[in-house]
Amino acid sequence: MHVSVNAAVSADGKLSSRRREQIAISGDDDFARVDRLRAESDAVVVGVGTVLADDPSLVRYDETHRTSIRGETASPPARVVVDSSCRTPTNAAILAGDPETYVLTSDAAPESRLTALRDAGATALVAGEERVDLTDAFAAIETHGIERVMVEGGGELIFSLFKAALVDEITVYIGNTVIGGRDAPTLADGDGFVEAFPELELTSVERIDSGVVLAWHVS
Ligand SMILES: NC(=O)C1=CN([C@@H]2O[C@H](COP(=O)(O)OP(=O)(O)OC[C@H]3O[C@@H](n4cnc5c(N)ncnc54)[C@H](O)[C@@H]3O)[C@@H](O)[C@H]2O)C=CC1
Ligand SMILES: Nc1nc(O)c(N)c(N[C@@H]2O[C@H](COP(=O)(O)O)[C@@H](O)[C@H]2O)n1
Repeated sequence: MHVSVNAAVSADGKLSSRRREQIAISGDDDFARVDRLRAESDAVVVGVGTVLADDPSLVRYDETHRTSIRGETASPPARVVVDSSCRTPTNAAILAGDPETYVLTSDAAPESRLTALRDAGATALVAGEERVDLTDAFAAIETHGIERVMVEGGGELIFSLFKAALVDEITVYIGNTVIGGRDAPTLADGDGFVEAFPELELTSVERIDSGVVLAWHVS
């Protein structure tokens, strides 16, 4: 499995404000870049915190780019939510219509919620006791043909992926705004590292819109 993370942050490293509402940090050219990244992926992944905050549909991607690299019959990238207790609302945009949506959940999910999400059309896969075991869960979606995933956030999920040493590359759009706030989500939240910090190798720097996109390989 190849895992790439992409997110947009303010100049001070925030994904959003302390209200955790979606904020347009990047612009049209960067969203077009994100659509191309989605097109290169078998699935786009978000945490349930992002679903509850932003209600993303994750259906937009660059179809021309996808067919040019994957062929005319390439199917659209699937959608994946990491959701320990199945808090995804059954009317969430991420469950609506096509393509397929996977909910990666844990033993902590109430049976009734698991059933409700399956009835709403999701493919729910259980891995982990209290929280989703990301290594096992990603291995499970790999058996469904998902080999390249793009993770769009949020900060809790991104930190856990680094902690599990699952991230291969990361691209970050840094916008021309300051959001601030000690409780505002950052690119990598969770408990944070105190030693053995993941090291990144810078692979490109590009000006887009009124900001810059940095790309790194994870060493
Ligand atoms: N600027 C950007 O590019 C983006 C910004 N955001 C922002 O990020 C915020 C949401 O981020 P977060 O609250 O950090 O939520 P998140 O989207 O990272 O989801 C975290 C949740 O996932 C579940 N989970 C299950 N297993 C887990 C595991 N092993 N590790 C981590 N989480 C696990 C837990 O319920 C946890 O609370 C919102 O304010 C949203 O607007 C989200 C995506 C992109
Ligand atoms: N790349 C990027 N730039 C921003 O400025 C953003 N606010 C975000 N947010 C994330 O984009 C996703 C939107 O999904 P759909 O438009 O519904 O497909 C979602 O994951 C947001 O949190 N991204």
